[in-house]
Amino acid sequence: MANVDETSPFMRALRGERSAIPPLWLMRQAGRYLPEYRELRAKAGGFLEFCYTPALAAEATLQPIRRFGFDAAILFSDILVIPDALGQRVRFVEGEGPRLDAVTDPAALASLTGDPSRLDAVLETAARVRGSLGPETAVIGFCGAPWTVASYMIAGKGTPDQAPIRLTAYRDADFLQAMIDRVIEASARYLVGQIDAGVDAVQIFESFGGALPPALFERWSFEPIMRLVRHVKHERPRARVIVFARGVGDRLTQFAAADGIDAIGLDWSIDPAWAAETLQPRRTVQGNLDPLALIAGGDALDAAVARIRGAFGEGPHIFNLGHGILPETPLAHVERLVARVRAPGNG
Ligand SMILES: Cc1c2[nH]c(c1CCC(=O)O)Cc1[nH]c(c(CCC(=O)O)c1C)Cc1[nH]c(c(CCC(=O)O)c1C)Cc1[nH]c(c(C)c1CCC(=O)O)C2
Repeated sequence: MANVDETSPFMRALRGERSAIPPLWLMRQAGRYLPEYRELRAKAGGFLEFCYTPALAAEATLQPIRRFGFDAAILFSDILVIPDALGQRVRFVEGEGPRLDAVTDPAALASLTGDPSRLDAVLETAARVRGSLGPETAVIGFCGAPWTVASYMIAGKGTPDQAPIRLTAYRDADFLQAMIDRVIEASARYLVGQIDAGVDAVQIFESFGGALPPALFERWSFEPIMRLVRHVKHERPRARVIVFARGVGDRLTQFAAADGIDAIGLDWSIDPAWAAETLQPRRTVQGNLDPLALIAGGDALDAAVARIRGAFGEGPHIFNLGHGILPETPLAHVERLVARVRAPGNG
């Protein structure tokens, strides 16, 4: 296994050190905007089978590194492998997204008899990827935050404003707590497994934290994430943890003040000047180019990159998008982004 170089820009950033050129990776960098991904995907059968076939998943993980030389590779998997491992039926319907057999009451939750060994294939992928990459490239593992994962478990699909889980939080908090507890336990074991298999950092995706009213945020987003972080740090104190909580606005200050989180992911709605002043003095920041600026390209892209580099240039920063890259993104624009981020000065 070629261990990561602890002095690489990505690992240094996670320790709170600034680099003249920020390290760079893109959320959802393995995916449909890459022709080589679409070719591999066509051979793979179902999406979960793809995630659970280490040779194919490792190849998908490595594709964007070969093409763009990003500073980190994110494991090819999905946040919904956790419900799958808990025993809930999960499938991905072409053109529609994920579909699960919704779990809406305590009896259905109790009847889930999971098989955590389903995730062994993902851990095998992590080990293969770490073994295939040189020390200059870090490997990032991940899972969904408990609230985000539970929102899919309860609704059985993605929903515009997460109404089903929000309603559950009001009507049946005990049931939701029991579900969140199970997700935390499974996710913690999974992240520790990824770390033991060789990943250099883990990212927790809270895609739907922004749907929570302030009075519910602490209990259902912040505290479950912190329980997960504390569990991982207790078992593997040297693990590096990134939290990406989308749409939560100035509640990011809570994450920046919390022990155990090494970097704060910023979505594209966050003002870089605000984040540089408020968050970056305490924590490494990661982000936050609008994925649509990357689709637009040209001067709009250059200006957006320069603004982000300018705002975060004096402190620890990992350059990234403010949400996942979209399938229609032109490859030439990604090449331009890489050149701009790696140009001396502010690009
Ligand atoms: C909410 C969420 C999901 N998955 C994920 C999130 C959190 C981040 C976010 O907010 O976007 C995270 C995710 N999904 C995937 C990765 C792995 C690799 C990477 O980031 O490059 C990661 C980190 C692969 C994937 N996960 C999925 C694909 C596309 C499936 C395909 O190729 O057919 C990939 C590459 C499928 C997926 N998975 C999910 C949805 C809603 C969908 C369907 C919509 C879509 O296609 O983008 C759930």
